[in-house]
Amino acid sequence: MSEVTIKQVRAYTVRGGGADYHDQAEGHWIDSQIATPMSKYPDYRMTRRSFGLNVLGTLVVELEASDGSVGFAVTTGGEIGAWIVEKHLARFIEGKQVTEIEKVWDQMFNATLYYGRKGVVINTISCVDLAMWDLLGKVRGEPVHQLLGGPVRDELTFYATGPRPDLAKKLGFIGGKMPLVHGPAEGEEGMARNLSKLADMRSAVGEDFWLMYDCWMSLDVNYATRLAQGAHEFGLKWIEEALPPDDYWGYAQLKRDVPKGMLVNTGEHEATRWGFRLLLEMDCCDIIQPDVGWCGGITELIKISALADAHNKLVVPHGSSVYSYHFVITRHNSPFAEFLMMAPNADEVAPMFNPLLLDEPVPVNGRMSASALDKPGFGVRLNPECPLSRPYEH
Ligand SMILES: C[C@H](O)[C@H](O)CC(=O)C(=O)O
Ligand SMILES: [Mg+2]
Repeated sequence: MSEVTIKQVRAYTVRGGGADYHDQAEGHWIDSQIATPMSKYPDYRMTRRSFGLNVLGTLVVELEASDGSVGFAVTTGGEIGAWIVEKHLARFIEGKQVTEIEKVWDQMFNATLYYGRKGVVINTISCVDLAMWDLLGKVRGEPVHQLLGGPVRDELTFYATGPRPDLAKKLGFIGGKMPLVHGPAEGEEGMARNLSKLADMRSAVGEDFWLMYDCWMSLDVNYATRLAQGAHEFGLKWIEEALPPDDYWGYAQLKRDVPKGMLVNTGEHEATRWGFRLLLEMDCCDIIQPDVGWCGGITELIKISALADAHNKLVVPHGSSVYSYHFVITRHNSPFAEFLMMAPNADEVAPMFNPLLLDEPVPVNGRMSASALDKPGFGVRLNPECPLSRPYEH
């Protein structure tokens, strides 16, 4: 098995679908009015596509091994990611043994330090890394969670992200995280609307159901603190990504100033052990939320998670479907998982990466048994009906 090497890496782009902001069709809730750092510009307030949320599109990395096995992964990165893989990273991947994941990661990261570290470069490195874990699982005939040490519980439990926590409750989820709609530029009227939406949702779901607000980097410390204080009486469980990711000092202050018992969570736009070290050492939050397709892949998430554990913090990865499920089920400090409601009206459970992936497991009644993940690699296939394009063949 250790003789099996990577023969070829191929990087593709594909349009349409994909979780979170790959490229959703018009009218999807995820592209309705959501508070963002661009909401201060009325021209870019009503949809996230208006300021280009979908411009990157999806990157697909495929690895073919000398024994004929094929591993793959998808993330946000599109053409830029495809260029980086084919023109730069391929040299560190092809010819390596399928087990040399740590070495390939280190070479990719260090060779791109002069233009990388974060953003689309680390998304791309994440995608190659996930494809390597998928390939290793396929070569060995084992699911990725077994390669990571095996499940520590029999099932995953999920909260749902979307505008309808009331429906999420009926579908069996343990909580619902709504996107915040109005940012600071909409003043006190916007604040009142944000609070009244939460109040309405609290009446709809009753007392014990978790309700959270995802603020997608849109607030400042003052607004976020006032929102948290106003939301306390409606039992807001956590306030998420309230500030821009670089404002570690603001997060530390917010965490000190929110009402006792309310959690401050963040990290989906943070990357690598060094970025998370800042969040942890500066005591910026209660739960870190790395996205495994953006933070450096599984190889880096292992390190981030160990660091969080040593700081007594939980790790609840952002979205990302099977790529995070295989990790979460193996970690004691990841007690539940996120499910992004990708049905356009958030009224039913739809596979997160639909239509790109086949065999993608989804929670039933808010839960997923470990056995649903018992297929080699990440257990998913690329849908042959989604046309791939390979713009930069090397
Ligand atoms: C809806 C949110 O603003 C975002 O697109 C998803 C997200 O941040 C999350 O799932 O967390
Ligand atoms: Mg979020």
